[in-house]
Amino acid sequence: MTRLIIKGGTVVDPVAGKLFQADVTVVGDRIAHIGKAPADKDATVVDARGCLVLPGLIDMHVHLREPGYEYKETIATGAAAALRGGFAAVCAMPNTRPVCDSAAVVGFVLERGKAAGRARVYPVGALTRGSEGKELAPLGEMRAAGAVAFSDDGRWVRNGNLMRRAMEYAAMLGAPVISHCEDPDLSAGGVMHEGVTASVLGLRGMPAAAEEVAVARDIILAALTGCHLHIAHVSTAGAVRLIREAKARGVKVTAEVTPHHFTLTDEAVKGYNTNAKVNPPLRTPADVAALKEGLADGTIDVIATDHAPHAREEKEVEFDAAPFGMVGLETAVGLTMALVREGVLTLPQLAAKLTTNPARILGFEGGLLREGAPADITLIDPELEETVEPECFASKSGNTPFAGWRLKGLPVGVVVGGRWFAVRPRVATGRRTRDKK
Ligand SMILES: NC(=O)N[C@@H](CC(=O)O)C(=O)O
Ligand SMILES: [Zn+2]
Ligand SMILES: [Zn+2]
Repeated sequence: MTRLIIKGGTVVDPVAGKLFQADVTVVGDRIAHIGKAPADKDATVVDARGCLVLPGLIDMHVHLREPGYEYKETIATGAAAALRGGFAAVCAMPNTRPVCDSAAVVGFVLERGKAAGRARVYPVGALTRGSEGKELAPLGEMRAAGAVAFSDDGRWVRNGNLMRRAMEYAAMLGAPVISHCEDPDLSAGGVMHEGVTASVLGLRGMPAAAEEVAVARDIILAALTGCHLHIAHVSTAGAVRLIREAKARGVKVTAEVTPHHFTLTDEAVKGYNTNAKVNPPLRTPADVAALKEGLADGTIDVIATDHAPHAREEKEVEFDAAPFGMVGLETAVGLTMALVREGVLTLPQLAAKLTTNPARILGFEGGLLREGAPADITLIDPELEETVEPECFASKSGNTPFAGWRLKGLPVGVVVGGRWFAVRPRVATGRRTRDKK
């Protein structure tokens, strides 16, 4: 069996909440040993001095666009973008064409993910047929085919009774329901956060209340059904408060926040920047502060990118006509490492939100560096800096508001099931680095 030694790095343990120096030895697709590695001249050795060694990062919210929108992204390019971003695994949302609402599409996504041979790809099945919110999708057959969660992401299930039934069914299947919390009546016609900046720009707003009303209903239904509810892309202070209260009452609710929502405010839209058009919209400084508080105190369990690739032609239109969404896989680690330097998160907390917590929510074996665990590992160089150049992305799309930003703390390599992928040379550069084909 192949042997790989990650040598001389600083292991970040999200469970024990500590850092320690150790080599990590991988045999085949499992972690064989953590501690000083004996000399082994047949093993592949990765020099990890100066690097942080984390469990393989998991992004539980991405849009890979295949089947149906391969001009924006494919499962292969998305899985390559994931690796370049430091992720060993991603969960693909079902808003493809056709929607992932059957065992056949679930099977297709799994197969394409395996064929790509990069980051692991896990399918999320739709809650309702075609995500149209009219009738339940066949959750049981999708679960059996390998769906790890259910969601109509992109839309909220407006019919409360249908959502109740979907949650009862998902609870029976032991799968979480991921909710895109947005009351479409309250946000109708809006293209950015409702507030001063929208007024100045003359753009139609989406009020924080559109998100909070939806979060409140779904928490009430989670309490009623006992279903594990996971709130996608939380963006408002009020939503954080509702989730904190629900957790205190023992409701089975977890939540995620994206790097763009904890980094930017609605002012990023100024100049009618369509790359800052996203749903939910970028909010106010007070909301950003509340998201950071939620991350720090554990209300927000997960950092997920909501990687939403769109083609250049689609974004190079009038603001009102542009689609919502931005890519996130290749900027997430750099933006999240800034939270550690800011004192918002410790490194073990960062690791928990990018590995252990998503793994626990999804029932994965990963998310831990333990002898015997699957060999999914991410190496981050906390000193490495790079300027964001969308032309260098492995993703097919470059719709990011972070172009030109200088990021510090970047992934240099990822191990997926025992296979090593170098994703960046360890010198500062903005040039493209390709992982081996
Ligand atoms: N986040 C977005 O603005 N867009 C997502 C849909 C979604 O996550 O709601 C997309 O699929 O493009
Ligand atoms: Zn969404
Ligand atoms: Zn999404």
